[in-house]
Amino acid sequence: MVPFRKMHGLGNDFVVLDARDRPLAVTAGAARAIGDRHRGIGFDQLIVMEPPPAGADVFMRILNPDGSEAGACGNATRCVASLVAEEAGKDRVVVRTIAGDLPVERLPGGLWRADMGPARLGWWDVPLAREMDTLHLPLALGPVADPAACSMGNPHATFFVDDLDAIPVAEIGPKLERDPLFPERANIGFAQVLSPERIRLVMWERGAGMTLACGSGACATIVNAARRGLTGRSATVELPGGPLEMEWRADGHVLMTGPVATAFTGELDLARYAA
Ligand SMILES: N[C@@H](CCC[C@H](N)C(=O)O)C(=O)O
Repeated sequence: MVPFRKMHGLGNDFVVLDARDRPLAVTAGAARAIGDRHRGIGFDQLIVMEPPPAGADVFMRILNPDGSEAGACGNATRCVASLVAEEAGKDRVVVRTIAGDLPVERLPGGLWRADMGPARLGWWDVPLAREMDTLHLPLALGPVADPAACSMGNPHATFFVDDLDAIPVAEIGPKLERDPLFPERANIGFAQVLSPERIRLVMWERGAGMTLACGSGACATIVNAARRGLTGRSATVELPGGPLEMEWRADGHVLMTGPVATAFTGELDLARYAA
């Protein structure tokens, strides 16, 4: 049996496995089976903590419930950092992912601030299928059009809308995620700018669907909103699960501040799920 911890950041929920002391065979099939909300445990992302490489406190692997691997997960970055920091009695730790190193620090009030790294703005970074201006993609579907794109270690496109409640996210999200413009698919954000300091955001996540919060989505949203001149470089991004405080620093790095939570712990039979 393998112990697991069920955590969430603003309702973006994770099964966290600890493979630091012993390797765990976590296949795409096992991720799909554990992620089944009816026959498994259910999660938005399966997180595997692996031994820390030199210069980091932990390596974090991220799997979506469809079995695909992701390069970034903002909410899980805070959750994993909080676990490692508590264990080590530290206030600052570095979480390494396949996309890079993410320094995370403890703030008062149970909050954690992650440096999610630089937003990457080239069409090849996202990536997009061909050369184009990432500030205006030639993409429209139903009531949405003209998104901006960037990479936060994973691909994001943000549509700015006048009335978020009028957007059929569950209907158009899966089609946009798989548009041929996105060779690696994309996380799709629908953002309503309420003021230069407040944005409402609903995310359709690649490989996961609609989630209550998406940290990397909030990063992409502040970057794309500021690039469009819709907000300043700092704003509160209000997701269905709650708010994240965002800042796109002058050096291009994106800072994300938010809470972490453990819902419960348990044990799972990984071999059974892998079968
Ligand atoms: N929930 C995450 C993003 C998880 C990965 C994403 N679905 C992808 O495939 O890129 C977050 O908080 O950033």
